[in-house]
Amino acid sequence: MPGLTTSPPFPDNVPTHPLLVADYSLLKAGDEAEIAKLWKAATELGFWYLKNHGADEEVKAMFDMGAETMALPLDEKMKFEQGDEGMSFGYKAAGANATDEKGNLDTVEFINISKDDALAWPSTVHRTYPSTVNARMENTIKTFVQKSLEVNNTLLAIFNDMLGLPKGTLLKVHAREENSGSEARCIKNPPPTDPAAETKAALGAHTDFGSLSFLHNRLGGLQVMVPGTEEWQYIKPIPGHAVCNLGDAMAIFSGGILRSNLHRVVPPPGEQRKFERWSLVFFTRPGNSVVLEALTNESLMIAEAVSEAPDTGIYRSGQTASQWFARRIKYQRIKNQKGPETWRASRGTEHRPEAA
Ligand SMILES: O=C(O)CCC(=O)C(=O)O
Ligand SMILES: [Fe+2]
Repeated sequence: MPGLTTSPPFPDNVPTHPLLVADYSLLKAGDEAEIAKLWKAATELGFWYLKNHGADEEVKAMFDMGAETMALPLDEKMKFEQGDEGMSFGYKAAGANATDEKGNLDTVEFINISKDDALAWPSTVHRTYPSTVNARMENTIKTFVQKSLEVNNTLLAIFNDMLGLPKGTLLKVHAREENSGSEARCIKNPPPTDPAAETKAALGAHTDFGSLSFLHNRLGGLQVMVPGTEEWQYIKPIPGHAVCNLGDAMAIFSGGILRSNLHRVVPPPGEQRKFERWSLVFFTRPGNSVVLEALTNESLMIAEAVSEAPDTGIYRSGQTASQWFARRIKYQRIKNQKGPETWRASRGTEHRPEAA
């Protein structure tokens, strides 16, 4: 399907940000040089490519699930809409979220499937889903969730050790058994109707809400704000390479040592813009009851980082993961927008001075 291949090619005349490439098979084997590379990427940008992750087949099946779901009539999809109260699971229609404080609308539609619902299937933990999701819950979605958890948990264990945390600390705050906001998301963005909409956000600038995102895309459009600048640069999709990034929770747990970088989605560049853009993410998020605060009592390195931080408020958020997450979702809904304060209420760690 166009938009699910890398053709037409990503143009070579747009500003593109290079990412370090980490090899999952080497990371898993404990290769020190590879771990050092991952650490550099995680602390300097918070984004990296991950190759040899072994999830290509699961990713392909998930894109099929996404295509089947988005092809349903809108009124059918709307029966499973996420609503305005801060729940993420379910369907989000295009234009349901603001992309900025002026209230410009997003153009992406997506389906979010909870890790808890997928693993408990056929029981329901949080909510029900469209028939196209149910039909693939056992053989496609559960498998993708399990594979993604395996990859993300391997990365979490590495960060755990590098941060000087006692063994198992990060895995404990992301326990598979605890209900959480962890979810799989398949996103569709239609080709822009307005040719001038080159940099109009399809999905507004944000930091990810949770801990680790495992992203798969085919066409360009994802951009990062280059640290220390106000400049947006594309991340070029590379076949077989996932894009991984850290979210707010890991920035907070680590006292800012790990970076949760601003990013957004704009229409694909060059010839690619004529096609639908599809992407797929698995978000690992902390257990619902986990309080988002720097793990200063567990790691000297983190305690030192916080003691040197210019603004430490964010490292004592006082919010549980479920509160943090619901707040961010709720206040980006267009129905809840009352002005720039609402938009600001939806923000995460991007307000840290060093992340501006
Ligand atoms: O579609 C993409 O490439 C990125 C999506 C994203 O940033 C998100 O869903 O949080
Ligand atoms: Fe994101």
